[in-house]
Amino acid sequence: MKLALIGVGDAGTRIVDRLVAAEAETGRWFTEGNVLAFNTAAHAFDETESIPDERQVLIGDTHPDVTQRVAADADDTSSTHVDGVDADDTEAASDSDRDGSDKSSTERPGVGGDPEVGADVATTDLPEIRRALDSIDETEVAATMVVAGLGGGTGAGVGSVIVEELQAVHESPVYALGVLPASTESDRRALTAARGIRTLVPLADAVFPVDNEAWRHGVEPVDERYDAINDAIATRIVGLFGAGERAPTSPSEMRIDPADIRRTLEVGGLASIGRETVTIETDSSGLMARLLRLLGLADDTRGGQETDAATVKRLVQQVLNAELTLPCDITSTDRALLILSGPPSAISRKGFETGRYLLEEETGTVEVLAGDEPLPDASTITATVLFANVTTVPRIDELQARATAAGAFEPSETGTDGAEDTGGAEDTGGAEDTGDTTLTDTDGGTVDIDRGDDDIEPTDDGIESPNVGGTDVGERGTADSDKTDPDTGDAVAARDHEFEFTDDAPGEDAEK
Ligand SMILES: Nc1nc2c(ncn2[C@@H]2O[C@H](COP(=O)(O)OP(=O)(O)OP(=O)(O)O)[C@@H](O)[C@H]2O)c(=O)[nH]1
Repeated sequence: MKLALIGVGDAGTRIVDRLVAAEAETGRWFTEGNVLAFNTAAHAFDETESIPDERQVLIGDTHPDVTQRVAADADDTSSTHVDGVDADDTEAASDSDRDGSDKSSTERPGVGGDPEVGADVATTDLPEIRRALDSIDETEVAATMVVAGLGGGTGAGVGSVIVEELQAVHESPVYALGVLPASTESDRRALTAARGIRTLVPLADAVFPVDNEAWRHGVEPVDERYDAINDAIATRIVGLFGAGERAPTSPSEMRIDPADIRRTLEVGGLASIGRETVTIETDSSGLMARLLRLLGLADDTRGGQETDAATVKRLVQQVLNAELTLPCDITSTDRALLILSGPPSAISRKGFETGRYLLEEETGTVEVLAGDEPLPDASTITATVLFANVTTVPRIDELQARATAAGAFEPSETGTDGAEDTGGAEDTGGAEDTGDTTLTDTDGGTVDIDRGDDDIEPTDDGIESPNVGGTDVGERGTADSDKTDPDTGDAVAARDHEFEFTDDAPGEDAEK
């Protein structure tokens, strides 16, 4: 499936850079050069190797709250303030930069971790952002993915504005990939990410959170694991979206149809990806062995070796037990997609159906689509599984609970599934506790992440705004714009993007 990639902030820039490199390494050309990176600080651009320079857009360089340099003697004049959270007090003590040295947030280049400043920068620089977005050729791609660290001021603040902007002008789906901060990162990062998720779920067509906490494998500081995590992300995203994009070298009647990826993600909400690989016996992958098996003349046990079906079943079982990009209860998924990549000689129709059946059984959903990616010379089979609209996600409950404990949300507004859950059986006022992860907006309404729920309905003139995450997504189709809504022809307004923290947002206690 052709996919435009837009990295935002440091994490977004690094991950998109890795994705573009992986595209070239694997020959799965799925972006067609439709790649951009936006940042409020230039330093992450210095690290890029694969995103062309002209595709890296620095914004906010004239904004009064943006620091472009890392100054050892930075004074308080550049500090920002969010409802009781002094930027000086925020992520500095627990977040370290990639060189391992701690820096105060006033010394951090960019928006200093403040999503309100990020959103303000993006709104101010919207004309420049729109010019850059115009370089994405929507006729060449089937969807666009915005990639960002949701705990970042730039990632969450600028990222949400860009997703919203794309939704206004693109007819094709807009997905978001958002990195969740590790538990060792500051409360500020957790708050920003909790808000960011609540903003993106109703805004994007599907959100792929990637959990730095799970993927850091206990390593501290988490930035020592960035490269490994980014590799894991790239392998899974390229394995999913790039699967049908290699020049066909071998025919297959079961070949993955890019439309199936889009169809699987149509249910919206949160998506997670699992992936596992097994090495296969090369001596059984010959044309003759394949022919004999197809004709039913081969010994099904192949001299003691596993059958295709048994291998695929074992592989899919491994995926079900493997680390997912977003750890979740897979039985809460709405739809799943299985992609088998490997030599056609090793993936029989029976194997294929066995894998699909196992997924149906284990997820409890009948909506399992499947396809293969024929790789005639491969000596491995890889199973990539997409779980769409997963609704039981402990890690997101934890983030919401941490944000609530830190005072960002009113406890009475929470509907998370964890210890802080006030919506349980005893709660007469809350929604029925279904065990699902539920996000709560600042007005006290619930935003169930199950997009099958009626809480969030796309409307004729765009996306209904439940004002989640404090981001005022406003209404589409109002004045003040040089863009028009492709559906209605109305002008699309430049909207305000406000990250509102409640009065009792954390002060100095925010520091972890
Ligand atoms: N997996 C991964 N996570 C990252 C990477 N870089 C940053 N992060 C995480 O992403 C979140 C946001 O960090 P940044 O991307 O540095 O922040 P930003 O969006 O540039 O915005 P600022 O807060 O203004 O620096 C944090 O939770 C980081 O731990 C990366 O390369 N890989």
